[in-house]
Amino acid sequence: TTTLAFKFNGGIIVSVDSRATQGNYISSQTVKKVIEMNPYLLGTMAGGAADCSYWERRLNLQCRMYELRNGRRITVAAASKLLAGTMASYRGYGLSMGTMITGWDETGPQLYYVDDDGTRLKGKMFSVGSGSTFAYGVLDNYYREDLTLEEAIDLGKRAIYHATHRDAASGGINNLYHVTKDGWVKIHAIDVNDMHYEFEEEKRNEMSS
Ligand SMILES: C#CCCCC(=O)N[C@@H](Cc1ccccc1)C(=O)N[C@@H](CC(C)C)B(O)O
Repeated sequence: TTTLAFKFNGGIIVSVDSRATQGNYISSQTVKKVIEMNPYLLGTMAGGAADCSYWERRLNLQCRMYELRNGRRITVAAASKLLAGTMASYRGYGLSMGTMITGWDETGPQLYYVDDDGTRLKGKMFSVGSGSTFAYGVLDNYYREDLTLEEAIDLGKRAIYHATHRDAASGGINNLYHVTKDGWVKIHAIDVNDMHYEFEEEKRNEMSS
């Protein structure tokens, strides 16, 4: 898996792959690694497929119950704290989860990293999963806070492409979301093989120009 998310002046970009593996076997190319918890809150998945889908769906339930009991949407900080608390209580049980909880609440755009030992970090950029080292190589090179929306989408797309090219456990489709004050919007779902040929063509054109 390769998942990433970063804040920029235009909001937050969330970009992930869709491959599931069991050793060398590719068990799926169509995993939805972004869970849409409400129109303003997204969660990403890396690690154990069952652990991520079970506990992030349970977090979704907890967030919905919070809304019904308190008459307002839960903050990103509180949602991520609920998940981190659950992970901490199961420390040592062998859960495998690397997630990001992100969205826009009354405090503005927020991004948290939460993993299976209960670590919870607030940040401007994270990449999580077996392909995250490759994605960071692209992100750290080209990230700027003042990226235009088009540039930010392109960066989120290319970082996943390069990671899926080198990491056998990443691949399939790149799902990319943009979070603004009005909530999240799904920007695209592009097969990384199609991206490969798009970028090869681009390089051929650049060489000839
Ligand atoms: C069925 C089955 C076996 C587990 C499938 C399964 O969880 N694969 C895992 C890799 C893994 C993890 C821990 C133990 C074994 C195998 C996987 O593909 N994770 C991806 C994300 C999830 C959400 C799809 B990614 O992190 O690579």
